[in-house]
Amino acid sequence: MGEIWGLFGSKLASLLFMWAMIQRYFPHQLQNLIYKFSEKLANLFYPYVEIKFFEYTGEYMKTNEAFSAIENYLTSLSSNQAKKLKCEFVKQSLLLKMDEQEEVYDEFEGIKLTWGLRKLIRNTKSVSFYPAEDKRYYLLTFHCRYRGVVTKSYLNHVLEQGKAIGLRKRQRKLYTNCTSYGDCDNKGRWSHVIFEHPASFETLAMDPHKKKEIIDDLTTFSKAKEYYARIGKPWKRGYLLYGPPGTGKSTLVAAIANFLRYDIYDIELTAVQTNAELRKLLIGITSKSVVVIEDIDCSLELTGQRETNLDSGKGEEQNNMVTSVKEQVESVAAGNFKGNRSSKVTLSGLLNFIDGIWSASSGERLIIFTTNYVEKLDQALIRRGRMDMHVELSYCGFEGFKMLAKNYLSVESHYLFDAICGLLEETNITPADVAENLMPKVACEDVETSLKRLIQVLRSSKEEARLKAKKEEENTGTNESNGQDSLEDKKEKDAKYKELVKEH
Ligand SMILES: Nc1ncnc2c1ncn2[C@@H]1O[C@H](COP(=O)(O)OP(=O)(O)OP(=O)(O)O)[C@@H](O)[C@H]1O
Repeated sequence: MGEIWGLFGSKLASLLFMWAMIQRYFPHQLQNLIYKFSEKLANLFYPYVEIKFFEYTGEYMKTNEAFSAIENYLTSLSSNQAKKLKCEFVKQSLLLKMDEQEEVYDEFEGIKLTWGLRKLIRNTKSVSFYPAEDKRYYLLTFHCRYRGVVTKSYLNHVLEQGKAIGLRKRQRKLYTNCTSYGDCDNKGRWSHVIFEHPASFETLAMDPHKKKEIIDDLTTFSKAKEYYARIGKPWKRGYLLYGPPGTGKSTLVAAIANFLRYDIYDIELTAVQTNAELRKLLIGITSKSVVVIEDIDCSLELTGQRETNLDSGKGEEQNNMVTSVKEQVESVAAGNFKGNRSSKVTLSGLLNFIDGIWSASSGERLIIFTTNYVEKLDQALIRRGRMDMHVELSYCGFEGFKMLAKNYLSVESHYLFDAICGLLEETNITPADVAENLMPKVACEDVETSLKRLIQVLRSSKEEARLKAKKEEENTGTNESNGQDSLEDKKEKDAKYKELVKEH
């Protein structure tokens, strides 16, 4: 045995020596020939192709979408075949993934393929700024004879299936930006929680026609990738939701995000202090997301400059030319956003800034502004093309009430509905107030008690409104009569004056 090892060692040393000589003294063409020949020889002994899919790629170590898709695709194979597994808790269920150094087998059109999860052995001398897991990769091994089928069909099949599984099990997130002023380590970064709001269009109390219009618009938008690419615009749509407090603006935002299965980015603009911070936040917004700026009229004092310009007869495009978008945003960033009347920034400027940043990325995004005072907003914002859909959320009507009664009390008709219908026509009450009164106040409260409580509230509110109107009428009457007194006084004075003139 010793002799065999000795012979093998000396042959290997001779081969290595010959290879070194070839590399040093032989021309490149000859080297290539030898390399090809040796590769063919190696293929005879190991005729397999290996493909690596790293978890992070590129200079900035971006997550490799192929890695995530493969991970999803292999989930069921892993739970059936792998001996070492990792477990995660996703969407109230357990998700099993194969552990490192494990292998699973797949079959596609009669071809046998092996998937393994590997980790590169790290060079202890080199310093890495990325977590240990960034060196993980999936290794796909198959016979070289199937190279064509694997690279053309199998890999597409894996990526498509993996993406579809990913979408199904995706946990959506609600992102918010750092809202502490002064020193905050997370400035310009998003922090998130899992988004699990139960709102949906089914539970939203709203005019059914308006609801259908929104659903149709969202569906069209979500399928319009090619259309936006063709017209050369970022795949983005703007929604303006307005109406009194408690009419369901935030609920509609949640219902939209749930309908499209998008993440939500809730931007607190008053907490953004520099232009760089705003840019960083906007760049960090991923595709398939709803970007929300709530109470836009309170977030930024953006109307001042715009109003002046509009009043003085200058068009909005002209105004945009005076200060570039970048200047506008920088000027806001330089000052305190809130109450900075001298700021040159306009909402349209902010929207253009967003457009500029997003035009460089391909994903779809919805931007939603909410306000209680639509009349306070800049005309440029109101114009279509910037905020494509304007949705007014108003006081509760009978259709809205029926929806809430169905959700909260599980009733679709009741003898008290007629009375409620009549009262709703005569009173302004928000869906939030209706919902509050329909909620049982004690355990096992029956439907009738809840509806009667609502009727009581509607009657009180109607009476309050009547008294208020009466008071206002009286005040107007007093003012008018005050006005008349002074007119009579004036007449009396005039008469006296004329008498005096006559006397003289
Ligand atoms: N249209 C609606 N349909 C169903 N529920 C509603 C509706 N409007 C309000 N509600 C209920 O009232 C609560 C408050 O509503 P929401 O926060 O959406 O109102 P809002 O218009 O955003 O108010 P604000 O302007 O004060 O932010 C919600 O949690 C929801 O339960």
